[in-house]
Amino acid sequence: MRAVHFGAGNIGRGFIGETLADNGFGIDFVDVNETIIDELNKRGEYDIELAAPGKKRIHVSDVDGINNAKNPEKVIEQIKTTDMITTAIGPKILAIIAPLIAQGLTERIKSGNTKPLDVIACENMIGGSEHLKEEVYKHLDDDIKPEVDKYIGFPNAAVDRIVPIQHNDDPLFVSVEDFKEWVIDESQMKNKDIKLKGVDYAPDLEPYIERKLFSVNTGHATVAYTGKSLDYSTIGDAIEDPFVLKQVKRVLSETRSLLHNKWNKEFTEESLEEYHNKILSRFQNPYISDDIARVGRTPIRKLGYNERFIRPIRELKERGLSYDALMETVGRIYHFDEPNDKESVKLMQMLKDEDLKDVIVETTGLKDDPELVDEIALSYKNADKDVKKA
Ligand SMILES: NC(=O)C1=CN([C@@H]2O[C@H](COP(=O)(O)OP(=O)(O)OC[C@H]3O[C@@H](n4cnc5c(N)ncnc54)[C@H](O)[C@@H]3O)[C@@H](O)[C@H]2O)C=CC1
Ligand SMILES: O=P(O)(O)OC[C@H]1O[C@](O)(CO)[C@@H](O)[C@@H]1O
Repeated sequence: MRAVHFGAGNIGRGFIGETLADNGFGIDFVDVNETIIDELNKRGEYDIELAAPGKKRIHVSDVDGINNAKNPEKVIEQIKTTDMITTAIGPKILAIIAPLIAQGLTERIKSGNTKPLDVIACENMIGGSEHLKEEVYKHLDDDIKPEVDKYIGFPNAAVDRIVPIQHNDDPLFVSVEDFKEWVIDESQMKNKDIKLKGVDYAPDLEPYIERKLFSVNTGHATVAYTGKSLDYSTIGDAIEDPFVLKQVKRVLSETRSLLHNKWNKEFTEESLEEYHNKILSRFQNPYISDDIARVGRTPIRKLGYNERFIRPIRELKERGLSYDALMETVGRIYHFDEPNDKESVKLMQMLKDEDLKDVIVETTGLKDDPELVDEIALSYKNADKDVKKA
């Protein structure tokens, strides 16, 4: 069995690669990073280390690399016969790789390969594979679409494992946390014969992706933005500050109330509390050094309408539940000044050039909720004051 995996970065090598290899897959990693691709081809293997007591090593073999910028034909060739396609490349890059996936699927169908195939986007976003599907379909000819409908699935997925930016001499080596969770929406799969060990299959992914995004990602980003406002540069240092710890606990208690209200058949209050306590201990993992710049990266994306802050705020408001702590964190996002992060630089410039409320509407998509826009504006103005009070 072989898989084509787009994005040979931290989560690609450090989680998806590990799981596929453990299930007997050979992996064709697709990436534009020449160093990584060359090294994958030279060695055909790499190592993962668990950032936990004992520092267990995991060896991944039968891998190679394809540079999609230089050798797109080879990607198409592999898609023609592959058994699975996965991505961990970043939500915004999905639209960029979609034309190549469309070409590969077209060639696959035209070659007579009607074996069902699933394309699974493993990104931190709600509806990642469905979004990729929409992007791919924009590049398919009308006559091929019914065939793709028939044989190609785009099941949504949630992946959870903290893999910080790596600072190793070996460009393939990756240190990852011990915890891992990968859930795939079984109802959207076309090839149900391939069930990976180490992966959970859910009849409906929505509760699981929301639980993950509004817990791990909302919580981690809260530590990043609150920590940044207090001048910390790592998650580990920030969460040792009682003010930051209290803030993330308040935020998680708000998202917990939403998750329980919305998904009470799936999750009990106790199970959510246990889940959140586990997450806090993962943020405090002394074996991992994670940069605030990474966890807070791309702040404009993270302010999105369906993203980890605005969506829970909207849904808590609809239900008449409290979202004060989430709102405080949102105010701090607009102060996230990271000169190496293009979106942060853009956000800082927008705040200089435009009216504050226009920037809020543009970044959050809250054009129909002036009340929330006012609250965010106030939170932005209070953000400095709040922090000084701490
Ligand atoms: N790092 C983590 O802890 C987790 C990350 N994720 C998600 O996984 C995705 C990837 O994140 P990371 O692995 O952390 O990022 P990363 O930056 O380590 O990896 C992304 C890879 O995509 C490659 N890439 C970028 N543009 C490309 C293009 N046009 N064509 C081919 N390759 C391209 C980059 O060269 C890089 O190797 C993101 O959506 C993230 O939200 C999900 C769960 C955990
Ligand atoms: O990849 P994004 O969406 O920028 O967010 C970074 C997130 O990835 C993770 O490392 C894993 O989900 C989180 O810890 C962190 O919140």
